[in-house]
Amino acid sequence: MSRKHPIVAITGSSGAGTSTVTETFEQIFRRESITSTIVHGDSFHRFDRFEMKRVFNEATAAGIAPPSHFGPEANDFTSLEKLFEQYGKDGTGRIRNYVHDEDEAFEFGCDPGTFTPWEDLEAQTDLLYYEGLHGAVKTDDVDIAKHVDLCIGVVPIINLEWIQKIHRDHSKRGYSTEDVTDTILRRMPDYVHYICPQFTNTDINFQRVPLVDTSNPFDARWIPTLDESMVVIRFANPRGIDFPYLLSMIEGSFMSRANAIVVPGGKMELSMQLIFTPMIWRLVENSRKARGLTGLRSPSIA
Ligand SMILES: Nc1ncnc2c1ncn2[C@@H]1O[C@H](COP(=O)(O)OP(=O)(O)OP(=O)(O)O)[C@@H](O)[C@H]1O
Ligand SMILES: O=C(CO)[C@H](O)[C@H](O)COP(=O)(O)O
Repeated sequence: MSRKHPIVAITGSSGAGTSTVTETFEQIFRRESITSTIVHGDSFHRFDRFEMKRVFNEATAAGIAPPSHFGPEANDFTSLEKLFEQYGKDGTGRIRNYVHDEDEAFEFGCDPGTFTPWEDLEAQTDLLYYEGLHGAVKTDDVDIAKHVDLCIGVVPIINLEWIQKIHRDHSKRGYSTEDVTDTILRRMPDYVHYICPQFTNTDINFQRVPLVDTSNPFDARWIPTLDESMVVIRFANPRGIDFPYLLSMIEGSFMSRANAIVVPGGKMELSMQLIFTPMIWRLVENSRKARGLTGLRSPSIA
């Protein structure tokens, strides 16, 4: 945790919707004139796609379980923790990107399945924003969660998560449903041991729950829409959360527990704006003061 150089992490499984939530944060940053550095979790994969295939084939030939992108063998947790530690200390660090598809290849000028070169972070941003698989991981060797000032879990119920992953990997990344199903099965032990435990380390979880039948996610023809779902928003520490304000602003919302509010799917983005804007505003205001800079103007939503 760092008053001077705060870190916001959005963590969720593959296909959960962390990239989609990032668009909401980008709007908040733009509207409030906040400068941020975005770190994509995939850039801390240990291998590029070709090396990963080689490691996978070697393990399979040797009769041992191959590493998965959910676990520590295929991700450099130590370097991710070092980046968070370094940024928290002095606002510096180095980042790169993992190129998934042709669109990103065009954007970054590198082939799909490879990494862009490591680069220094832009100097003096207001915060570091992490989006990816491992923003709240704790193991015997690393504690990534402890460096994060605001940690958010994006966790659709599992059938919906799989539907989202299958559709995205098929339409954007060119994988068949069978390929994605194999990947889901292969990653399951690491899903249970490294992805799920994070959601007890987060400050807020957003869990989208479909209201339509998703019994067979491997044969779903489309992703349930926002209007066909509700979102459970759970606060680890509800003290200081203005629930009466949220309930009055978000039509159709209700409390399901003392620390959980349920909102209609179509209100998910509004809920995020209402909840996060004052939190981000406070983090940045404190950071600017600690760095001897002028504060922000009053938040647009308080
Ligand atoms: N709230 C939502 N409503 C409907 N569709 C959604 C929602 N959130 C995400 N999706 C869809 O789910 C798919 C996966 O979302 P997204 O790319 O944001 O996942 P991700 O968590 O960033 O995945 P990865 O880490 O593997 O890149 C996309 O097709 C996206 O449009
Ligand atoms: O979902 C993922 C991580 O969030 C991807 O599976 C991972 O980044 C590897 O990508 P690819 O299989 O396209 O090389």
